Amino acid sequence: MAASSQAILHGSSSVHHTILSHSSSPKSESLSSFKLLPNKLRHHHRNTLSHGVSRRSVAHISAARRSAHLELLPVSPDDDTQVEEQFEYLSGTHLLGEAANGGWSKPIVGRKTKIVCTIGPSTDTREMILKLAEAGMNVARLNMSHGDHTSHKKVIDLVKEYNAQSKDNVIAIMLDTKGPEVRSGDLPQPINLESGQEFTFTIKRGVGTADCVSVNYDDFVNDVEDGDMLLVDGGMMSFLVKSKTEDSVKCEVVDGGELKSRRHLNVRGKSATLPSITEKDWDDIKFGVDNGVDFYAVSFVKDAAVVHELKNYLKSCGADIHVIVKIESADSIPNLHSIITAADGAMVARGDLGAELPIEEVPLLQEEIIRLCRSMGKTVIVATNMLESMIVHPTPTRAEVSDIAIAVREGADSVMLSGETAHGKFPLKAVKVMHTVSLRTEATLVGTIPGAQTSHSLGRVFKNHMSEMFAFHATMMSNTLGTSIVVFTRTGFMAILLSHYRPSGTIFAFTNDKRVQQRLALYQGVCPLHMKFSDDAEETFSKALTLLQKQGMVKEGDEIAIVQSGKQPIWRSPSTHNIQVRKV
Ligand SMILES: Nc1ncnc2c1ncn2[C@@H]1O[C@H](COP(=O)(O)OP(=O)(O)OP(=O)(O)O)[C@@H](O)[C@H]1O
Ligand SMILES: CC(=O)C(=O)O
Repeated sequence: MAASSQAILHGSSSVHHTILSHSSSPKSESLSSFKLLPNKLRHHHRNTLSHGVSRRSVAHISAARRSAHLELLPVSPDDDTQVEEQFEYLSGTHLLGEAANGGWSKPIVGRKTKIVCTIGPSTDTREMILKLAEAGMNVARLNMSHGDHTSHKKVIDLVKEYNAQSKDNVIAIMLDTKGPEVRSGDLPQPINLESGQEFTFTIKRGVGTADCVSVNYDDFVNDVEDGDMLLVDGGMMSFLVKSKTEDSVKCEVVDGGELKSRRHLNVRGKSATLPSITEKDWDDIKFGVDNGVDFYAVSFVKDAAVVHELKNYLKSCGADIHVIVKIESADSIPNLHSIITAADGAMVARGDLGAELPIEEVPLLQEEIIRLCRSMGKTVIVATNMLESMIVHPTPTRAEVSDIAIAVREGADSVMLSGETAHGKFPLKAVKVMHTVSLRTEATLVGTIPGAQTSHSLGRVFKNHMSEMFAFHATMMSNTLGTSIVVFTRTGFMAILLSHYRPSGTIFAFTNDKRVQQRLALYQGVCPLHMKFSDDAEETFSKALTLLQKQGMVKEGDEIAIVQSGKQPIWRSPSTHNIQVRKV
């Protein structure tokens, strides 16, 4: 494989400056023309169209041009053609979907937004894990509110088996804690409750009659007050608290329905006074350590202290597991900044969030949590009800499709399926819909994702100025040239940093650590690959490019940007950072 160096940007932290050197090849012209981006791109766009060059360039350039239009006023008579060009963009929708992502047929490579699938009775077999992975699952979520250690261990082993045999794909494992959930008790059979009738919740154990049921939490009576609204299953039924005794809460049914066993209860506007990590959760966390999961999704986090407590525990047992905080508790909202700062990422857990807080707050909080995570360099997942109707129907509602598109446009790293894949009738179709909608939406966003960090924040987010500068400039360079990025990482740090800047091309992250490879599956735009690093940089680069070519991820003649930066130097001195552009 021929590899010719086109341009090298390198910086040295010891001299605190960067040098941009470029040859007189046509590519270096693009490098020196950032200021002229809109006109240059329009010119390039026309040439590209008239010469029939790759669809990928068309999508990349027209999307970049649209973003440039947002920032700059029209400057020349050429702008008269805007309407026509907008039409061209709309009529080429199928090209954009394919093209912005390099035209690969494999969903796992082309799409940037990652898909988290909850595994349950519909999907907990070898065959279904394989099919979900092929349809586009990036992360398998285990919900510890259901199942037991034996059933979850079986899923973990199946995912590990898939990872061991797959050459170009990897699935991360996320253990979602049950947390201090308040649930109603068992009932011999579901009961029908009519609006206006009386119904009682009691802390006495084992009650399940037509007008009274147990609650699994002793302080329930102390936590609720007259006038509180109780929600079952996030609002499917609701009850107004009328009065209470020392062990029971008497309610009037506001919205009736069928009450089944072990239903989730929330008090509108209030979080339970239980600790975020319960005894059962600690037991499940230990199970996660023993079985090498990649992420914990911690339910009902209310403050940063609990995140520090968990992180200290993980450190004490030498476990390299990242912590995603679930934002779903009313009490977490005033502490959002400190909670997210302490964690590795956040999940917008819209189910409980929309029960503890008024439902109209959910979209606003979703946008705010994504914005906050993006500004802090943390990964962010949007969860719950994304394709809810597909639990029973083979096609989604239009509103559900828009919901996925909105999450992608807002800049989420991942979107999540819950009941759709856990116990739904159409788990594979749901993943395919999520894949297609994400891919299509991303094609309109190349280079324009809200919250994509600019040079102004360099060094503030990851507190590593030189690495951030190289991630930022590698993004600029690869966006301008329309290339993918190749990065070599032992810890995942540089791949996460690149993901933060949301480059248009795929980030091919090579790591020699399988755990790091698995973890990177959650990050937007990152295609994680495992490879043994040799002592010789050239040999490793060449091996990496050969592997990409063999997997059909790049082809001969493509250019790629190789970034060498980050916390742990590989084949460079700590004071030297590089970006190289090479032709495959
Ligand atoms: N490991 C599992 N074993 C059995 N059933 C599961 C499992 N995981 C999920 N489910 C089923 O899929 C449904 C949706 O999964 P999800 O993760 O959304 O649960 P949830 O948010 O806790 O919902 P709920 O409050 O209804 O339990 C669950 O209610 C449960 O019926
Ligand atoms: C995912 C979850 O726990 C919720 O939406 O409440």
